[in-house]
Amino acid sequence: MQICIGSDHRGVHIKSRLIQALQAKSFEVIDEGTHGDASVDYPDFAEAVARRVSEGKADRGILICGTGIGMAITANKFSGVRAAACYDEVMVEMSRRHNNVNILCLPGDLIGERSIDELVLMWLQTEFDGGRHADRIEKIERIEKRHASASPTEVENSAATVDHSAP
Ligand SMILES: O=C(CO)[C@H](O)[C@H](O)[C@H](O)COP(=O)(O)O
Repeated sequence: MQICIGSDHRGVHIKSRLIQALQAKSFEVIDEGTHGDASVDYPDFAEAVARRVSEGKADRGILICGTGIGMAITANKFSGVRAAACYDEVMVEMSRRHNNVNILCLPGDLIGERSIDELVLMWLQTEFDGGRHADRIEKIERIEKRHASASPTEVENSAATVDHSAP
């Protein structure tokens, strides 16, 4: 499994440690930066990681900033990306089992380095449940396609015609 990882300045030290921990477990890791303590903008690093995952150039992505929120907002702009900010074991487990999350966004300010290592390994080792959850993700993908190039009017009209009872 190839993992692409990025952070802003608030997650750079955790990223360094996490890369070492993942490589020690034989994961292939691509480091998209940042690489120093200088203040940077999280959208730039979320874009680099999300583009790789969206284009199939990495199997999973990990993004670390102060809260994980802005990284998730940015990463979810990319087709095929399902990014979530997760803060504890329950969120990490369910992000994989029910949402098939492929980019994990972590709060460098809110949880310690050791906890993040454990959360990331849990995330990497938890399978997607599929079934009804796959049906729901297919709905998300259909919404994504409908909204990809539609004009606001077209979007409004398409929403009005969608049969929500359809599987
Ligand atoms: O809120 C954030 C985006 O999700 C992150 O916590 C950023 O790391 C934070 O906004 C950076 O703030 P700073 O005051 O420029 O360090």
